[in-house]
Amino acid sequence: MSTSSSSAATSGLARYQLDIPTSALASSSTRTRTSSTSDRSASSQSQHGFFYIPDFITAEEERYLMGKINSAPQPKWKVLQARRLQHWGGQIAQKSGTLIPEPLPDWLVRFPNIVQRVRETKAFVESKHEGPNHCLVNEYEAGQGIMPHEDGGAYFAAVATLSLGSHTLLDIYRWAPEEPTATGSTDHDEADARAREQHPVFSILQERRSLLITRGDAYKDYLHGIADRSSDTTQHFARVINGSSIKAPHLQQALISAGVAVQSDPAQAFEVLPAGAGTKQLPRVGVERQTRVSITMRDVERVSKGLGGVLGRR
Ligand SMILES: O=C(O)CCC(=O)C(=O)O
Ligand SMILES: [Fe+2]
Repeated sequence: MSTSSSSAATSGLARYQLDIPTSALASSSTRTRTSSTSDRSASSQSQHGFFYIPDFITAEEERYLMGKINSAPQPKWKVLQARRLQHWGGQIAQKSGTLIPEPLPDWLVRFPNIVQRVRETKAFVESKHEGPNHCLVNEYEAGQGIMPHEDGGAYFAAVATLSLGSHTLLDIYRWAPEEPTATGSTDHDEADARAREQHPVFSILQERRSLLITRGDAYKDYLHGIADRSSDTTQHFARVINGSSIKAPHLQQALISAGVAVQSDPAQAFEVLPAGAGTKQLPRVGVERQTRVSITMRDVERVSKGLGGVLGRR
Protein backbone atom coordinates (compact mmCIF):
# COMPACT_ATOMS: atom_id res chain seq x y z
CA MET A 1 0.00 0.00 0.00
CA SER A 2 1.28 3.46 -0.81
CA THR A 3 -0.82 5.20 1.81
CA SER A 4 1.99 7.49 2.88
CA SER A 5 1.97 9.28 -0.45
CA SER A 6 -1.77 9.46 -0.95
CA SER A 7 -3.27 12.78 -1.91
CA ALA A 8 -6.47 14.01 -0.35
CA ALA A 9 -8.24 13.34 -3.62
CA THR A 10 -7.57 9.63 -3.63
CA SER A 11 -6.88 8.79 0.01
CA GLY A 12 -10.10 6.74 0.20
CA LEU A 13 -8.97 4.72 -2.76
CA ALA A 14 -5.38 4.30 -1.57
CA ARG A 15 -6.26 1.52 0.86
CA TYR A 16 -7.38 -0.61 -2.07
CA GLN A 17 -4.23 -0.11 -4.10
CA LEU A 18 -2.48 -3.26 -5.26
CA ASP A 19 1.28 -3.60 -5.01
CA ILE A 20 2.79 -4.30 -8.40
CA PRO A 21 5.80 -6.61 -8.06
CA THR A 22 9.00 -4.73 -8.91
CA SER A 23 9.80 -7.26 -11.61
CA ALA A 24 6.49 -6.46 -13.30
CA LEU A 25 6.83 -2.69 -13.39
CA ALA A 26 6.47 -1.29 -16.87
CA SER A 27 9.46 0.66 -18.04
CA SER A 28 8.62 4.21 -19.06
CA SER A 29 10.31 3.62 -22.42
CA THR A 30 7.50 1.24 -23.36
CA ARG A 31 4.73 3.78 -22.81
CA THR A 32 2.27 4.19 -25.61
CA ARG A 33 1.20 7.73 -24.95
CA THR A 34 3.26 10.48 -23.43
CA SER A 35 2.93 10.87 -19.72
CA SER A 36 5.69 13.13 -18.64
CA THR A 37 7.94 12.06 -15.84
CA SER A 38 7.32 15.40 -14.15
CA ASP A 39 3.78 14.37 -13.23
CA ARG A 40 5.08 11.34 -11.37
CA SER A 41 5.72 13.14 -8.12
CA ALA A 42 5.19 11.29 -4.86
CA SER A 43 1.66 12.62 -4.50
CA SER A 44 0.52 11.86 -8.04
CA GLN A 45 2.14 8.44 -7.85
CA SER A 46 -0.61 7.23 -5.52
CA GLN A 47 -3.20 8.08 -8.11
CA HIS A 48 -1.79 5.62 -10.60
CA GLY A 49 -2.35 1.94 -10.32
CA PHE A 50 -4.80 -0.88 -9.81
CA PHE A 51 -7.36 -0.62 -7.01
CA TYR A 52 -9.41 -3.65 -6.03
CA ILE A 53 -12.57 -3.20 -3.96
CA PRO A 54 -14.25 -6.45 -2.88
CA ASP A 55 -18.01 -6.55 -2.26
CA PHE A 56 -18.69 -3.28 -4.02
CA ILE A 57 -22.32 -4.39 -4.35
CA THR A 58 -24.48 -6.82 -2.37
CA ALA A 59 -25.65 -10.22 -3.61
CA GLU A 60 -29.15 -8.81 -3.99
CA GLU A 61 -27.89 -5.91 -6.11
CA GLU A 62 -25.91 -8.37 -8.21
CA ARG A 63 -29.05 -10.43 -8.88
CA TYR A 64 -31.00 -7.29 -9.73
CA LEU A 65 -28.35 -6.02 -12.15
CA MET A 66 -28.05 -9.38 -13.89
CA GLY A 67 -31.83 -9.48 -14.26
CA LYS A 68 -31.85 -6.02 -15.84
CA ILE A 69 -28.99 -6.83 -18.20
CA ASN A 70 -30.49 -10.15 -19.24
CA SER A 71 -33.88 -8.60 -19.89
CA ALA A 72 -32.52 -5.90 -22.21
CA PRO A 73 -34.14 -6.08 -25.63
CA GLN A 74 -32.36 -8.50 -27.95
CA PRO A 75 -31.11 -5.79 -30.37
CA LYS A 76 -29.26 -4.17 -27.48
CA TRP A 77 -26.80 -7.06 -27.59
CA LYS A 78 -23.95 -6.86 -30.06
CA VAL A 79 -22.90 -10.41 -30.72
CA LEU A 80 -19.19 -10.90 -31.32
CA GLN A 81 -17.43 -14.12 -32.16
CA ALA A 82 -16.28 -14.76 -28.63
CA ARG A 83 -18.68 -12.82 -26.40
CA ARG A 84 -21.61 -10.46 -26.53
CA LEU A 85 -21.88 -6.91 -25.30
CA GLN A 86 -24.15 -3.95 -24.68
CA HIS A 87 -23.27 -0.25 -24.96
CA TRP A 88 -24.88 2.23 -22.60
CA GLY A 89 -24.48 6.00 -22.45
CA GLY A 90 -24.31 6.44 -26.21
CA GLN A 91 -22.13 5.55 -29.16
CA ILE A 92 -18.56 6.76 -29.56
CA ALA A 93 -17.82 8.10 -33.04
CA GLN A 94 -14.89 6.02 -34.30
CA LYS A 95 -12.89 8.80 -35.93
CA SER A 96 -13.29 11.67 -33.51
CA GLY A 97 -13.71 9.63 -30.33
CA THR A 98 -16.70 11.84 -29.49
CA LEU A 99 -19.61 10.46 -27.53
CA ILE A 100 -23.08 10.95 -28.96
CA PRO A 101 -24.62 10.76 -25.52
CA GLU A 102 -27.70 8.99 -24.25
CA PRO A 103 -28.82 8.83 -20.64
CA LEU A 104 -27.42 5.90 -18.67
CA PRO A 105 -30.06 3.39 -17.58
CA ASP A 106 -31.78 3.62 -14.20
CA TRP A 107 -30.08 0.42 -13.04
CA LEU A 108 -26.77 2.27 -13.17
CA VAL A 109 -27.78 5.67 -11.86
CA ARG A 110 -30.82 5.14 -9.60
CA PHE A 111 -30.94 1.65 -8.14
CA PRO A 112 -28.35 0.49 -7.50
CA ASN A 113 -26.62 3.88 -7.77
CA ILE A 114 -23.45 2.36 -9.18
CA VAL A 115 -22.29 5.46 -11.03
CA GLN A 116 -22.61 7.61 -7.90
CA ARG A 117 -20.68 5.02 -5.89
CA VAL A 118 -17.95 5.00 -8.49
CA ARG A 119 -17.83 8.82 -8.37
CA GLU A 120 -17.43 8.60 -4.61
CA THR A 121 -14.29 6.51 -4.96
CA LYS A 122 -12.74 9.68 -6.49
CA ALA A 123 -11.18 7.56 -9.21
CA PHE A 124 -12.49 10.04 -11.78
CA VAL A 125 -11.96 13.19 -9.77
CA GLU A 126 -9.69 14.76 -12.41
CA SER A 127 -11.76 13.64 -15.38
CA LYS A 128 -13.95 16.09 -17.23
CA HIS A 129 -17.24 14.76 -15.88
CA GLU A 130 -15.78 13.56 -12.57
CA GLY A 131 -17.40 10.21 -13.15
CA PRO A 132 -18.22 7.68 -15.84
CA ASN A 133 -20.61 8.68 -18.62
CA HIS A 134 -20.26 5.51 -20.67
CA CYS A 135 -20.65 1.85 -19.91
CA LEU A 136 -19.94 -1.43 -21.68
CA VAL A 137 -21.54 -4.64 -20.52
CA ASN A 138 -19.60 -7.73 -21.57
CA GLU A 139 -20.92 -11.24 -21.13
CA TYR A 140 -18.46 -14.13 -21.12
CA GLU A 141 -19.58 -17.70 -20.99
CA ALA A 142 -17.09 -20.09 -19.42
CA GLY A 143 -14.35 -20.51 -22.01
CA GLN A 144 -14.80 -17.05 -23.50
CA GLY A 145 -12.39 -14.14 -23.00
CA ILE A 146 -11.07 -10.94 -24.46
CA MET A 147 -7.80 -10.48 -26.32
CA PRO A 148 -5.07 -8.47 -24.62
CA HIS A 149 -5.66 -4.82 -25.49
CA GLU A 150 -5.46 -1.29 -24.18
CA ASP A 151 -8.52 0.86 -23.79
CA GLY A 152 -7.22 3.76 -25.84
CA GLY A 153 -7.32 7.50 -25.87
CA ALA A 154 -11.03 8.22 -26.28
CA TYR A 155 -11.44 7.91 -22.54
CA PHE A 156 -10.01 9.64 -19.51
CA ALA A 157 -7.27 7.33 -18.21
CA ALA A 158 -9.35 5.50 -15.65
CA VAL A 159 -11.66 2.51 -15.89
CA ALA A 160 -13.90 0.90 -13.30
CA THR A 161 -15.11 -2.65 -13.84
CA LEU A 162 -17.79 -4.36 -11.80
CA SER A 163 -17.90 -8.16 -12.00
CA LEU A 164 -21.14 -10.14 -11.77
CA GLY A 165 -21.85 -13.86 -11.71
CA SER A 166 -18.36 -15.33 -11.68
CA HIS A 167 -14.76 -14.70 -10.80
CA THR A 168 -12.26 -14.19 -13.55
CA LEU A 169 -8.57 -13.53 -13.89
CA LEU A 170 -7.64 -10.31 -15.61
CA ASP A 171 -4.22 -10.91 -17.14
CA ILE A 172 -1.90 -7.92 -17.31
CA TYR A 173 0.73 -7.70 -20.05
CA ARG A 174 3.55 -5.32 -20.85
CA TRP A 175 4.50 -4.02 -24.23
CA ALA A 176 7.63 -5.58 -25.61
CA PRO A 177 10.56 -3.22 -25.14
CA GLU A 178 10.79 -1.56 -28.55
CA GLU A 179 9.95 1.72 -30.23
CA PRO A 180 6.38 2.61 -29.46
CA THR A 181 3.91 3.43 -32.23
CA ALA A 182 0.71 4.72 -30.71
CA THR A 183 -2.35 3.14 -32.26
CA GLY A 184 -5.12 4.83 -30.34
CA SER A 185 -7.22 1.85 -31.36
CA THR A 186 -10.23 1.06 -29.25
CA ASP A 187 -11.12 -2.06 -31.18
CA HIS A 188 -10.36 -4.76 -28.68
CA ASP A 189 -10.36 -7.78 -30.89
CA GLU A 190 -8.16 -6.36 -33.58
CA ALA A 191 -4.58 -7.56 -33.32
CA ASP A 192 -2.40 -4.65 -32.31
CA ALA A 193 0.50 -3.75 -34.55
CA ARG A 194 2.81 -3.38 -31.57
CA ALA A 195 4.39 -6.36 -29.97
CA ARG A 196 3.55 -7.25 -26.42
CA GLU A 197 5.25 -9.66 -24.13
CA GLN A 198 3.92 -13.16 -24.60
CA HIS A 199 3.01 -13.96 -21.01
CA PRO A 200 1.13 -11.87 -18.49
CA VAL A 201 3.33 -10.22 -15.87
CA PHE A 202 0.63 -10.70 -13.26
CA SER A 203 -3.08 -11.30 -12.92
CA ILE A 204 -5.80 -9.68 -10.86
CA LEU A 205 -8.42 -12.03 -9.48
CA GLN A 206 -11.79 -10.38 -9.77
CA GLU A 207 -14.41 -11.91 -7.54
CA ARG A 208 -18.06 -11.50 -8.38
CA ARG A 209 -19.43 -8.22 -6.91
CA SER A 210 -15.96 -6.65 -6.83
CA LEU A 211 -14.92 -3.39 -8.49
CA LEU A 212 -11.53 -3.03 -10.15
CA ILE A 213 -10.26 0.46 -10.90
CA THR A 214 -7.28 1.05 -13.17
CA ARG A 215 -5.93 4.58 -13.25
CA GLY A 216 -3.24 6.75 -14.76
CA ASP A 217 0.02 5.13 -15.75
CA ALA A 218 -1.39 1.68 -15.05
CA TYR A 219 -4.09 2.41 -17.61
CA LYS A 220 -1.51 3.52 -20.15
CA ASP A 221 1.45 1.25 -19.53
CA TYR A 222 -0.11 -2.20 -19.56
CA LEU A 223 -2.46 -4.23 -21.69
CA HIS A 224 -5.21 -6.35 -20.20
CA GLY A 225 -7.01 -9.44 -21.37
CA ILE A 226 -8.96 -12.47 -20.21
CA ALA A 227 -7.84 -15.88 -21.42
CA ASP A 228 -10.54 -18.01 -23.06
CA ARG A 229 -10.41 -20.75 -20.43
CA SER A 230 -13.28 -22.43 -18.68
CA SER A 231 -11.33 -23.01 -15.48
CA ASP A 232 -8.31 -21.62 -13.69
CA THR A 233 -5.61 -23.81 -12.20
CA THR A 234 -2.65 -23.49 -9.87
CA GLN A 235 -0.34 -22.03 -12.49
CA HIS A 236 -2.86 -19.28 -13.21
CA PHE A 237 -3.56 -18.48 -9.57
CA ALA A 238 0.19 -18.30 -8.90
CA ARG A 239 0.33 -14.97 -10.81
CA VAL A 240 -2.37 -13.28 -8.71
CA ILE A 241 -1.27 -10.10 -6.90
CA ASN A 242 -4.41 -9.45 -4.85
CA GLY A 243 -4.63 -12.68 -2.86
CA SER A 244 -4.95 -10.81 0.42
CA SER A 245 -8.19 -9.13 -0.75
CA ILE A 246 -9.95 -12.34 -1.76
CA LYS A 247 -12.96 -13.42 0.32
CA ALA A 248 -14.47 -16.58 -1.18
CA PRO A 249 -13.13 -19.72 0.56
CA HIS A 250 -12.81 -21.76 -2.65
CA LEU A 251 -10.72 -19.03 -4.26
CA GLN A 252 -8.63 -18.58 -1.12
CA GLN A 253 -7.93 -22.31 -1.19
CA ALA A 254 -6.92 -22.19 -4.81
CA LEU A 255 -4.57 -19.32 -4.05
CA ILE A 256 -3.01 -21.10 -1.10
CA SER A 257 -2.46 -24.16 -3.28
CA ALA A 258 -0.70 -21.91 -5.75
CA GLY A 259 1.56 -20.45 -3.07
CA VAL A 260 -0.18 -17.07 -2.84
CA ALA A 261 -0.78 -15.57 0.61
CA VAL A 262 -4.38 -14.86 1.58
CA GLN A 263 -6.02 -13.45 4.70
CA SER A 264 -8.19 -15.93 6.52
CA ASP A 265 -10.18 -13.08 8.00
CA PRO A 266 -9.71 -9.80 6.16
CA ALA A 267 -10.89 -7.94 9.28
CA GLN A 268 -7.91 -9.30 11.18
CA ALA A 269 -4.77 -8.46 9.34
CA PHE A 270 -2.56 -10.50 11.70
CA GLU A 271 -4.18 -13.74 10.61
CA VAL A 272 -2.26 -14.02 7.37
CA LEU A 273 -1.98 -17.52 6.05
CA PRO A 274 1.54 -18.00 4.80
CA ALA A 275 2.04 -18.66 1.12
CA GLY A 276 1.86 -22.39 0.48
CA ALA A 277 0.18 -23.18 3.81
CA GLY A 278 -2.00 -26.24 3.52
CA THR A 279 -0.78 -27.06 0.05
CA LYS A 280 -0.62 -30.75 0.78
CA GLN A 281 -4.23 -31.04 1.93
CA LEU A 282 -5.70 -29.30 -1.07
CA PRO A 283 -6.42 -30.99 -4.38
CA ARG A 284 -4.68 -29.27 -7.25
CA VAL A 285 -7.81 -28.93 -9.31
CA GLY A 286 -9.05 -26.03 -11.33
CA VAL A 287 -11.76 -23.61 -10.31
CA GLU A 288 -14.50 -23.53 -12.92
CA ARG A 289 -15.58 -20.21 -14.34
CA GLN A 290 -19.30 -19.51 -14.64
CA THR A 291 -20.95 -17.02 -16.95
CA ARG A 292 -19.54 -13.63 -16.01
CA VAL A 293 -21.08 -10.28 -16.82
CA SER A 294 -18.86 -7.24 -16.43
CA ILE A 295 -19.89 -3.61 -16.31
CA THR A 296 -17.03 -1.44 -17.53
CA MET A 297 -17.41 2.27 -16.83
CA ARG A 298 -15.33 5.10 -18.28
CA ASP A 299 -15.49 8.81 -18.97
CA VAL A 300 -15.55 9.82 -22.61
CA GLU A 301 -14.32 13.37 -22.26
CA ARG A 302 -15.44 14.60 -25.67
CA VAL A 303 -19.18 14.73 -25.77
CA SER A 304 -21.22 15.98 -28.68
CA LYS A 305 -23.22 19.04 -27.65
CA GLY A 306 -26.44 18.43 -29.57
CA LEU A 307 -29.78 18.17 -27.85
CA GLY A 308 -28.80 14.69 -26.73
CA GLY A 309 -25.69 16.19 -25.13
CA VAL A 310 -27.73 18.48 -22.97
CA LEU A 311 -30.16 15.77 -21.92
CA GLY A 312 -27.69 12.97 -21.58
CA ARG A 313 -24.80 14.60 -19.77
CA ARG A 314 -24.23 13.41 -16.26
O1 LIG B 1 -14.72 -7.73 -18.85
C1 LIG B 1 -13.73 -7.18 -18.39
O2 LIG B 1 -13.45 -7.25 -17.19
C2 LIG B 1 -12.81 -6.41 -19.28
C3 LIG B 1 -13.53 -5.66 -20.33
C4 LIG B 1 -12.60 -4.76 -21.09
O3 LIG B 1 -11.41 -4.84 -20.98
C5 LIG B 1 -13.15 -3.75 -21.99
O4 LIG B 1 -14.35 -3.74 -22.25
O5 LIG B 1 -12.36 -2.91 -22.46
FE1 LIG C 1 -10.43 -3.13 -21.80
